[in-house]
Amino acid sequence: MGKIRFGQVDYLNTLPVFHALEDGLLPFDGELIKGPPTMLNKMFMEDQLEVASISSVEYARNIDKCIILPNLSVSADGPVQSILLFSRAPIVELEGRKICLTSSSATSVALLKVLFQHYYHLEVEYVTQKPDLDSMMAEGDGALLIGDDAMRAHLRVKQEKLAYHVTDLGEAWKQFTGERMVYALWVIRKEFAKENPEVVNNLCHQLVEAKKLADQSLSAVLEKGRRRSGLPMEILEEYFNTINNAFAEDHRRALLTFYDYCYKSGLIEERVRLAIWGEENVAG
Ligand SMILES: C=C(O[C@@H]1C=C(C(=O)O)C=C[C@H]1O)C(=O)O
Repeated sequence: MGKIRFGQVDYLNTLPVFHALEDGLLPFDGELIKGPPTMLNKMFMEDQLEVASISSVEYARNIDKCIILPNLSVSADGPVQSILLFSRAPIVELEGRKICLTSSSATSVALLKVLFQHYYHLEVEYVTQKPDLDSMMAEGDGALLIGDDAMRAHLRVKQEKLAYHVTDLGEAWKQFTGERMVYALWVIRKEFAKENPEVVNNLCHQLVEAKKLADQSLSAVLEKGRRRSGLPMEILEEYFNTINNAFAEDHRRALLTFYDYCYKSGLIEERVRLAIWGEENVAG
C-alpha cells in the first residue's frame, strides 16, 4: 500500500481537523492534497484520493464509492457566515433573475436551489462562474459564494459599503426546517477501507485526536487561519465559534432532511442511508 492521499478542502472551516496533520503534531503517513471542494469531489470520485473532506451532497450522489468517517463534518446550526448569496434586490424579489453560482461548491449550490424552490417559491436562472464577486455581479443579479471567498467578499461589501443584500443560507435553512446544516463530510473509498480496515481505524483515531489538539491550541489555529485568509482576528474568532466539526445524531437527522429536499428537487437520484465506518450497515 502506498501513502494515503488525503484531500483537504482548503478553507478555514476544515482547519480544526487538518491543523495537527499539517504541522506533524500526530503521526500521519500520508500526503495532504489541498483544493476547493469541487476539485476534491472530482479527484475522490476518480480514485485519485483515498480519503477526503467532500461536499455532503456528493456523498448522496456516490454512495457506492464511499464510507463516511465518524465524528467529522463541516456544519453550523443557523447562520454560518461563509455560505452567502449577495444580491442587488432582497432574495424574495429575485423571481426570474440570473444567479451566478461559484464553481467551487456542490452542497451550497444544491442548498440554494432547494431554498429557492421549497422555501422562497421562486424560479431563477443559474449560471456557474469562478468565485469572484465583481465579475459575478457584472453578469447576474445575485452571486453565491462559499468559504473564505464568501467571508472576504462580505468584509469588502461592509468596508466599501456596497449596496448588496446578503443572505446567509445556513440561517435561511434553519428558518425553513429548524435543522442545522451539514456542508461537508469526511469520506473514505469503500474498496480501500475494505482492504485496509486497520489503517482506517487508526486514521479515525488520529482525526479525533487532531480535533482535540486543535481545541487545545486554538490560538495557533486562529493565527494560521488569519495568515492564510487575510481576515481580521475578530471575524476568525466568531467563525471558529460558529463552525462545528462533529457528526452526531442531530447532524444525521439534519443531513437526511437536506437529502430529502435534494431528492424532491431532482438534485440526487435516490434516497440514501448513511454508511458510517464502524457501524453495522457499512458492509456491501
Ligand atoms: C460551510 C462551508 O462548507 C463547505 C461547503 C461545501 C460546498 O458547498 O460544497 C463543501 C465543503 C465545505 O467545506 C463553507 O466552505 O463555507
